[in-house]
Amino acid sequence: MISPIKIAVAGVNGRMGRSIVPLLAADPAFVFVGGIGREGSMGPELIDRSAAIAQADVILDFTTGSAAAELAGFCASAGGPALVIGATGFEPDELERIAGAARMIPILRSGNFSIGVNMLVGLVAQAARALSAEGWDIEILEAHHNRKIDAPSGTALMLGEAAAEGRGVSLSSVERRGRDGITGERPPGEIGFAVLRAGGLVGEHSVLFAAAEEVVTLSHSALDRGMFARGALAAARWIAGRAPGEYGMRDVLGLAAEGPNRASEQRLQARL
Ligand SMILES: NC(=O)C1=CN([C@@H]2O[C@H](COP(=O)(O)OP(=O)(O)OC[C@H]3O[C@@H](n4cnc5c(N)ncnc54)[C@H](OP(=O)(O)O)[C@@H]3O)[C@@H](O)[C@H]2O)C=CC1
Ligand SMILES: O=C(O)C1=N[C@H](C(=O)O)C[C@H](O)C1
Repeated sequence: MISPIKIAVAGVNGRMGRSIVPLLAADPAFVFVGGIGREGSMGPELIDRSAAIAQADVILDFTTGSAAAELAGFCASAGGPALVIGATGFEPDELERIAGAARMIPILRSGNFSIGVNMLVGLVAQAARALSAEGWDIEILEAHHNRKIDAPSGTALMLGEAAAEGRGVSLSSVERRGRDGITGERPPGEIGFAVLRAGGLVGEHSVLFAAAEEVVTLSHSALDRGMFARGALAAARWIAGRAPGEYGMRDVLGLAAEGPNRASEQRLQARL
């Protein structure tokens, strides 16, 4: 008999943490060893971070970019466990720390664990490749609930990376994060981001390819965050026992070898 995978959840008191714990309890493939919270936070499931690192095979992180980067460092120093990072909102130095930790332990990081978004990434790259920057403007719109603290969303950045990859440019050289005031005309080739925060929206993403006389829109709507939780558990099952390295959800879904190609996938992951 295969032994169950021991899972700890960082951010256990949050929206995603609360979605994951019941799924773990209901699945005999997993044992929930406890949750990691912010220092001083209370809750029946909370255990000490070092106890979680010692006991778990895989830690699922749904905290913040900075907390996830810190946890990656602690896990790497201990030589394990594997880490699945769902948190978003990273500074560049935090991504570098995670890449460093992934030389010691397996780390899977994705700004979105849904099947639909990870498939959409490939479609966006394909459309951006086919529709040239001279005639087609790319704009990325995202809308989330009013408790979200980072913007643009990790998913919007994934989609931006895919579009930039399709165009053969780096996202940082063409991105426009919001507009205000006398902005001037839109330069060709720009990839724009627009952000809404309202009510209880789970997650809406659209990529517009707009020409003078027609518009193509590729979009995804998340209807329930349980779908992200199930994706994170699929990622945990996939990463348990893997070699050290940085992986993404497209590896889990078998999409990493398709467009965008493996090299662009790595660049894409570096932005989430
Ligand atoms: N990849 C994906 O598919 C998805 C990713 N996300 C991302 O996951 C993250 C969490 O989202 P959500 O659950 O909605 O957010 P919440 O704010 O509801 O939860 C975050 C939790 O992390 C805890 N936390 C914050 N800092 C630390 C720390 N330093 N150490 C330990 N715990 C900490 C918070 O503690 P406290 O309760 O004390 O504040 C809180 O319980 C976000 O970055 C979000 O963008 C969300 C959905 C899907
Ligand atoms: O904070 C959220 O809620 C979500 N965050 C992720 C992101 O930043 O893209 C994924 C999903 O859109 C929900």
